[in-house]
Amino acid sequence: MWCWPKRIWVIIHTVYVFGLLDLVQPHIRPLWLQKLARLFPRCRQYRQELPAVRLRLALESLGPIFVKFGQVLSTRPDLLPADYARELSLLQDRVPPFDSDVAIKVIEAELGKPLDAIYARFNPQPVASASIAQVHEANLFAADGGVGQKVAVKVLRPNIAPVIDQDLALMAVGARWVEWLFADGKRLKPREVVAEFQNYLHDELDLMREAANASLLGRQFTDSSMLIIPAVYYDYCARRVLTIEWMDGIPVACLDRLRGKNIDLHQLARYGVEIFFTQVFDNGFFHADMHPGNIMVADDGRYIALDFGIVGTLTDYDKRYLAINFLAFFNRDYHRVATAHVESGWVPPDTRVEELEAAVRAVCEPIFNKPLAEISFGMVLMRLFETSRRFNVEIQPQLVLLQKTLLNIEGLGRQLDPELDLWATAKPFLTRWMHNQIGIKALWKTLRQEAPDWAQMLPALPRKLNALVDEKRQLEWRDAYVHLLRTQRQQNFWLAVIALVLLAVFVFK
Ligand SMILES: Nc1ncnc2c1ncn2[C@@H]1O[C@H](COP(=O)(O)OP(=O)(O)OP(=O)(O)O)[C@@H](O)[C@H]1O
Repeated sequence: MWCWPKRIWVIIHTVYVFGLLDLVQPHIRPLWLQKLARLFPRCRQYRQELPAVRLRLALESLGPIFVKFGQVLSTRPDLLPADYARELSLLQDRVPPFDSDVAIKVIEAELGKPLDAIYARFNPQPVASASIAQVHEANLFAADGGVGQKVAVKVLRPNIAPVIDQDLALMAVGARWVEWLFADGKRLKPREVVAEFQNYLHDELDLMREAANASLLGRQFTDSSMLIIPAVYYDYCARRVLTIEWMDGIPVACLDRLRGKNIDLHQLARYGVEIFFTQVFDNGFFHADMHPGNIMVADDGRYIALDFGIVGTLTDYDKRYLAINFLAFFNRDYHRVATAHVESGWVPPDTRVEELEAAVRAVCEPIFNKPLAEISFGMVLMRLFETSRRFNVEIQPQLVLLQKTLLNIEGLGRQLDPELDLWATAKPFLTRWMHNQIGIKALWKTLRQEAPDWAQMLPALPRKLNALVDEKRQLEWRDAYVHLLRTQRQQNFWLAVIALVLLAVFVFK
């Protein structure tokens, strides 16, 4: 607790040094406070930098948690102007490694054994270090006690939780201020954004989750000719330690090395798109941190995915409307895009379809002025989200993750093959998928999926129907009884009035 004032002071000082007050001051709602803010002294150090750059530099100087927050914000085009989102996406969270003795202590504490009883060999020099964890190279024991399977051991930074808790608590206070201080404060939903970030960070702090994500993806791509997922060694995993198969490959950004190995880059680019669409539409579960640092290529030309901390899941409902939107969009059927938005609940039900259709058309038509091969799916989705924003839409986090992943996949694909026609690669996939969803095959599949439940439900059906009828009858009787009571009370009232009138006539006659 004692370092809170220090941290608050560091934040205020950063706001001052990077001139962030200039960015927010015109948007302050209480006029007196806006005038007061104008009187504050200004630092000239970063004056020549663009505002978005100043924000990025400020977040970098505030440390890893703020850097991660900036990275998350960069994926919210529905909240931030495009130039800010672009700048924040440049945030890097490479930080110096922590002491390997500390890493070893964490491993031993988590797995309850001395290091040399866990790994046959352990390289104390980390291969990579980031804000939350660092990765070491090691070997498990072979069955005969010798040096066995090579593995990557990811270890969480020690004492990271209190640091995160402190920064998150300050962010939560900041979020309330933003809501109160700024005209646009409520629309930006700062409290929800911070709460979402909190969930995201806490997920990253549990490496067992990452292990589970890796094994699910691994099962979905068993024997795939396109993608390899490292195996997870659960006996050597815990909340703060992850042990997975070591992967040898060429980082996907090293094009010259890939060419040197005679890897077919065109095919690799197409694989990227197919893997993405398979994950999204067939599995409804996708790796959502597909930046080039997490992708390698094996000698046989297959992708290798790493880092499974962030994944997205989609419901059947989302998948269906996503496919409808893509297909309608590429057929320039904006009416269908608009109705799909209403049907899916992505916009409020009272939205005027014609208005939405016109807005979508205005945003999307310019995109079609480009050759089809240059159109970005990710941009299309981003534009659709931006349009939806004007119609009071709360964009769901899994769709934002999907859009960000799509942009990554496209960026990667076009880097590998500048001629890559994403639409030509994706359309057969989407059309086939839609066909499978609505055809007779889909009906048969649904019937087969539901059948076990029916077998359980059917024998009980007559009893349930009977109970329903009884319940309905009871309700009807109760209604009739209440009605009768009410009518009787009314009758009694009028009878009393008539009796009183008659009595009065009789008395005063
Ligand atoms: N299974 C593996 N085989 C080989 N190298 C690996 C493996 N897992 C991780 N690495 C190396 O460690 C680096 C960091 O791993 P990873 O991305 O999982 O960690 P991280 O802490 O989540 O980093 P970031 O948040 O920056 O993505 C990778 O870029 C890769 O170089």
